[in-house]
Amino acid sequence: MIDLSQQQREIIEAPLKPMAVTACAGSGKTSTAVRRLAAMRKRLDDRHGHMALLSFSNVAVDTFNKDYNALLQEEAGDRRMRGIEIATVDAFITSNIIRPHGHLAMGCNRTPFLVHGSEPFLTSFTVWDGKRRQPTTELQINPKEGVGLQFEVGQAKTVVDRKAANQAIKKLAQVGAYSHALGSLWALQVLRTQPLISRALVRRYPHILVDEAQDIGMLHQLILMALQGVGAQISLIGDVNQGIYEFSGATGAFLEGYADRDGVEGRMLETNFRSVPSIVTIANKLSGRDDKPERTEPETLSGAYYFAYKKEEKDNVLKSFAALLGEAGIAVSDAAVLCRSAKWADDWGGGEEEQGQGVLRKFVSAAIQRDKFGCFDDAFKHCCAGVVGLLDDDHGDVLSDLVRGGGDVRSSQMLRRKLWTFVKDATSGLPSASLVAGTAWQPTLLARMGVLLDTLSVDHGLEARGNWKAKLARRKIFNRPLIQAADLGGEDLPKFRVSTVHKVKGESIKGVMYICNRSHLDELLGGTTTEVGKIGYVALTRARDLFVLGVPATNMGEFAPKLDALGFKKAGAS
Ligand SMILES: Nc1ncnc2c1ncn2[C@@H]1O[C@H](COP(=O)(O)OP(=O)(O)OP(=O)(O)O)[C@@H](O)[C@H]1O
Repeated sequence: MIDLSQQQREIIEAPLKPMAVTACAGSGKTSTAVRRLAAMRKRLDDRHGHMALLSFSNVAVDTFNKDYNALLQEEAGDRRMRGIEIATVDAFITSNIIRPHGHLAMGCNRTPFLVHGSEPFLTSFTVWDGKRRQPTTELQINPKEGVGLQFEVGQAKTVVDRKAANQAIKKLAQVGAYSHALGSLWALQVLRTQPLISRALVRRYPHILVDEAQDIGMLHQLILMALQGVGAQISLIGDVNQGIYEFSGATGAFLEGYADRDGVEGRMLETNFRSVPSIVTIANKLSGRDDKPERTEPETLSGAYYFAYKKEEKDNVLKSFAALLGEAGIAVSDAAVLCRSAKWADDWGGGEEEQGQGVLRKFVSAAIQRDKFGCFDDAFKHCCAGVVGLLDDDHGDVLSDLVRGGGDVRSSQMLRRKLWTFVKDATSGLPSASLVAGTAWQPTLLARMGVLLDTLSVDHGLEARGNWKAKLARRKIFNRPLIQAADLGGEDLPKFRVSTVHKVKGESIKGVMYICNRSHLDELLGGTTTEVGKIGYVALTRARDLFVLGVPATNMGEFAPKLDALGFKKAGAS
């Protein structure tokens, strides 16, 4: 049981009214939010009202659930503790608004379903962007002040004619399908046009607490404000310096300005319980904050270091990091190598040249996720997308049901079990990624897929499309294994967890190495004013004991003095 700080206690025990909590990294937002949730639930006299605690990732939701259950154990016997809901913002919107009520706005006569973009039936759902047709599912919505909703598509964010976008969106909605971005739009539409439903929702969830509130994008903000408009009390907790989803429209502005709204109380969490003082000092300089470290510097090596690296000598870099971890008494399994982009993370994790195309690529990804990273969840998702890509167009909603476990519960559970068995079993299901792709992996997949598709047809009425074999043809498949032997272990290299910074958000990690290029470093040193600067800040503040910055050898002369001035130490210097 933790000893709560004064600031944490005051937030937890504050009266039932909207609150904006601005917190620093490692300030115990999780413990505070969970305890606030429990305290609010106890105070709520409406027996039918639920408290909702929402966040943005499944990892955060799992952590909240675990902590809340632990709290329940401590306070056993209190029945009122049960009326709570912990979910991702998207899951909350999906289960409470889109699935039960979305049809009213979408004009379909079925329960709406989420599409991921790879479903074959989507080929006839496109939108004209002025030059070419683009998949409707690629439309992004950018609410602009004074303009209203702006529809954009592609990496270049090409603005799509509003009438064309609306027509395409409606056509997709009429079959009951929505993409991730469009789901929020439909939810907002339901709230704006169905006052009875909005009011019923607020009766059920009179108080909503949103964690990681810096990640609230404009559409989510509009949804929360629509609920507030009919009486919901919305509280936010987050850290604007960790707003690393600006590219998707989450600027942190909502959290930043929330305390200034009428009736909202502003609070702060300013103690960092995670990192050693030397790391907190640098984090303060980067963010312009004055947070207090709670920990003391340990006896062993700790703090923030930098060293030069050459991209061609990755193995040496990893060995040097392992040596520093050794001095700090940190196991390799308690450390991580972090990169700015997925491409870099793949490279540093021993990336493979991609094999396979289209549907076949989904199975390649599934095999790599399972055999290289041990990520069965991701393997399952890729495999489901692959199998659905081989089915007839009529089965467009199967993927959504499979991934989120909805639909006709019994048959969907049996189907999920069958696909899980296929994914898990390399001897009779998804072939091992260590097989030579061209001569062994692809032919084996083809044969086993035939058996699986027969079973899906007989047991679940799911028919394969006529040309499914062509979809698994040997396109971009080479005569080498999908993963290299080194990935299967056996080489004398430390086996690090390699990840993007985005994927470790919210975590505490004993030892972190952040590999930068020149511009990442430049922005990191520029502080938390840019998105890449914030990404650097998140990388730094994940570290509990040791943070190592990888500086390209060619840029060392330029950056060493700046890093020294910030409080970094040169690794290896006495
Ligand atoms: N009052 C406390 N006393 C001691 N440790 C605490 C206290 N509150 C939280 N902690 C610990 O601090 C660490 C960081 O907490 P947590 O992960 O909730 O931080 P956070 O605010 O979510 O950080 P971030 O936003 O950087 O992810 C955890 O190990 C947690 O157990």
